[in-house]
Amino acid sequence: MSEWKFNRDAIRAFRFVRCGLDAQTGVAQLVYAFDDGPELVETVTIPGAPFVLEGARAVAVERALRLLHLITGVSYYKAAVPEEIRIDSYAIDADTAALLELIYVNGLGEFAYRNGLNLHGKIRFPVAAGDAEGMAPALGLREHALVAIGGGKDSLVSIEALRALDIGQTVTWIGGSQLIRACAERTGLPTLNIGRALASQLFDYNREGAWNGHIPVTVLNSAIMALAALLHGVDQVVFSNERSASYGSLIEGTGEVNHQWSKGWTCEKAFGEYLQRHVAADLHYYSLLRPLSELAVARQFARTDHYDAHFSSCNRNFHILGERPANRWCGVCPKCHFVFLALAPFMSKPRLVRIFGRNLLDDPAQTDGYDALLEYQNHKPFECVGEGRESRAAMAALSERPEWREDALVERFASEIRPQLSEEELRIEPLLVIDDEQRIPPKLWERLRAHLAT
Ligand SMILES: CC(=O)N[C@H]1[C@@H](OP(=O)(O)OP(=O)(O)OC[C@H]2O[C@@H](n3ccc(=O)[nH]c3=O)[C@H](O)[C@@H]2O)O[C@H](CO)[C@@H](O)[C@@H]1O[C@H](C)C(=O)N[C@@H](C)C(=O)N[C@@H](CCC(=O)O)C(=O)O
Ligand SMILES: Nc1ncnc2c1ncn2[C@@H]1O[C@H](COP(=O)(O)OP(=O)(O)OP(=O)(O)O)[C@@H](O)[C@H]1O
Repeated sequence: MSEWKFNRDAIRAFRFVRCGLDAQTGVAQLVYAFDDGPELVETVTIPGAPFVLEGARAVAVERALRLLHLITGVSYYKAAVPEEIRIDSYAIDADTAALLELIYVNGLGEFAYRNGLNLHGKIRFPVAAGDAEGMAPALGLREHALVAIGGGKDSLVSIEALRALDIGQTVTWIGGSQLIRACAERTGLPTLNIGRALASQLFDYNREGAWNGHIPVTVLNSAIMALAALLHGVDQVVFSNERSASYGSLIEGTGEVNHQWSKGWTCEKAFGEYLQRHVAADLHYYSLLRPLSELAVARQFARTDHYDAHFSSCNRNFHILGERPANRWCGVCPKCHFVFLALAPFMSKPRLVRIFGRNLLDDPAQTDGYDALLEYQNHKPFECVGEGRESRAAMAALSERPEWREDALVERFASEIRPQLSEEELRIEPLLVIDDEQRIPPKLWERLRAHLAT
């Protein structure tokens, strides 16, 4: 092949070249290319091999593998955003194309906004006429949950809820994070660590001028977990995406841009329904925390101190490349700001300060960060943080507590920001209400609702 150089503006097509799974090793290869450039090979390694795959289960695994191939392509597609998308080795139907267009356009929403691109109407997956796959059958999967763990508070709340309800679970994570491993081991439950390696050329392309930005990583992890569930013959893939994740940042002149779109309800519903229609009728994908706001999750988390010395919600711990914070909490990013504020109404001040190693609410250098969370003179940050009204309600609650009200940022909220707000909207209780919009299996939901209400 002649020397091929990555040139974002000259690329015409993004190709889904092929995908394959070696049942003997559990290694899946997901292969892509731009035009006739080199193959970009991502690998996902699912422990537990060899897997015996026959009949309907083998068909379901192949469908889940293709879905993973199609979703994971987003990391590479975004590098050039070419006009054309091609699928070289299999065909997809209109339903699949619709799901992918939904995921690519919305999941790349922040990416597009930050790069000044408009992806609406531009992303078209080729539909092969007459290839409808038909409804997927039930596979007789074993009742057991693969629960995603991310090292932060949310998944730990789900894991403890499932434990309280006596649901069999395997704590599962993707990638090599030692922090996540420590939390997973701290649960004392069975664990599954899935390997993932991006094609190394992506990092070269980034240096050579590729478009870059956020991708919908949660739905990508969800597709990996769905494949793992089928290989292990279990019927549930459980995430911990809260209600608040469905709300984005309101940008003047642009509208809503949601950094965490693939954690939101629209994505959960579309992806979960697709799995049942096209992959396995008895594979249940759901978020256990969907009925809860971030504040309600924080309240649940505060019930036990078992993970205080292990967990972190700070995303700076999770870079593939580059530095990680020396402490588990960098203390200056939006997630640190928000989690500190969200936990403060529900745990003792000494405990919270011990977790973070400092009091973020008494540090005037964090003023701009907190203003953004409060949507005061700024928009909600592009991060996994709660709604502005949750931050305002938490701050209002703290400004009434003697142990918090004299801290610099609480005092500033009380004197400068609170007078401009309606008191009715500052109440925490309405934000703690358990919602009904969720797709938790009904027989679990009955018991879970009672557990969460206590
Ligand atoms: C750890 C982190 O926050 N990373 C985001 C960051 O990437 P950065 O370059 O600083 O570091 P790396 O994560 O090491 O990524 C290196 C490059 O690889 C690309 N990439 C990575 C993973 C992948 O699956 N596909 C990729 O293409 C990445 O773009 C880098 O070029 O900034 C990036 C640009 O904004 C973000 O895309 C990185 O986010 C990661 C994909 C990630 O895993 N982030 C989670 C911690 C995260 O943001 N979770 C969300 C969930 C919301 C959702 O599903 O959309 C959240 O907590 O809100
Ligand atoms: N590396 C990973 N492997 C598997 N699942 C992950 C991974 N990282 C995040 N997740 C899952 O993605 C979802 C969203 O992640 P998120 O960071 O919001 O959750 P968290 O880490 O549990 O809590 P927090 O919001 O406090 O960080 C959660 O269900 C989480 O378990």
